[in-house]
Amino acid sequence: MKRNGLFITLEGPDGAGKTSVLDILAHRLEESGTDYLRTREPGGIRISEKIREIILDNDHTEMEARTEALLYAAARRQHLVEKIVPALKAGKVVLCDRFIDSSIAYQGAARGIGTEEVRTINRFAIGSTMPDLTILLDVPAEVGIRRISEGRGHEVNRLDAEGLDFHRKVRDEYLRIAESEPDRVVLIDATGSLEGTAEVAWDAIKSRMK
Ligand SMILES: Nc1ncnc2c1ncn2[C@@H]1O[C@H](COP(=O)(O)OP(=O)(O)OP(=O)(O)O)[C@@H](O)[C@H]1O
Ligand SMILES: Cc1cn([C@H]2C[C@H](O)[C@@H](COP(=O)(O)O)O2)c(=O)[nH]c1=O
Repeated sequence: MKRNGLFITLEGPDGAGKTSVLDILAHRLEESGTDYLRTREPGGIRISEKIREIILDNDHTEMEARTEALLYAAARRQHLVEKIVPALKAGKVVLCDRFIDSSIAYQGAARGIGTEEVRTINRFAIGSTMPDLTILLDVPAEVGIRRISEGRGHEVNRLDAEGLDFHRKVRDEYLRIAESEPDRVVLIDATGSLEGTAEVAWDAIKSRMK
């Protein structure tokens, strides 16, 4: 796919601060007059938001791991073709809250399906459209869980509600991804202040926009 835009994803364990940092980054892009699109996974468009509801519903305790992985990949496919690719072709900066690395970390590693299996179904879903830059906000699982439980108004979904061991596996896999793809993934310690974390993320984006 020929594209002129910049595809940026934010990743990290639950409660790392992705949504909060994205609020600040979107504001910075706005101020700088950059044509950008902010979106999220699973979701971002009508069909994928419906799939999100199915996946994250706390009542769906019987959902099997591969079913979950396939639903995330299906939501990703529709979101990509309907929203992300057109925006990139139009030359926009796309800021996406989560993408393929979430599936590798959550379904591949933490659910135990296997990272290569999950990569394979996601290659089918996204073809060659990988992010140009991935900002990985790193916090220990305990910190993320505490932030979510203390954060007023934060929905606790079926995945958030998994145990500490699950969230530790998610974080460990993210760190492995960062180590294996240093050109794409910028690893940021997100245990400090929100403003400080967002500043480092903004510097990484500015350097790619030049
Ligand atoms: N650097 C920070 N220090 C302290 N609290 C923070 C920080 N960043 C975010 N928070 C708080 O932690 C909670 C979770 O933040 P946020 O929703 O941005 O995380 P997230 O990574 O998007 O989570 P999820 O993946 O579960 O949606 C919120 O209450 C937010 O105010
Ligand atoms: C894209 C994607 C997401 N997840 C998980 C990660 C979170 O626990 C939820 C999404 O909730 P958020 O508040 O929007 O972060 O889904 C996953 O397991 N696999 C994925 O591919």
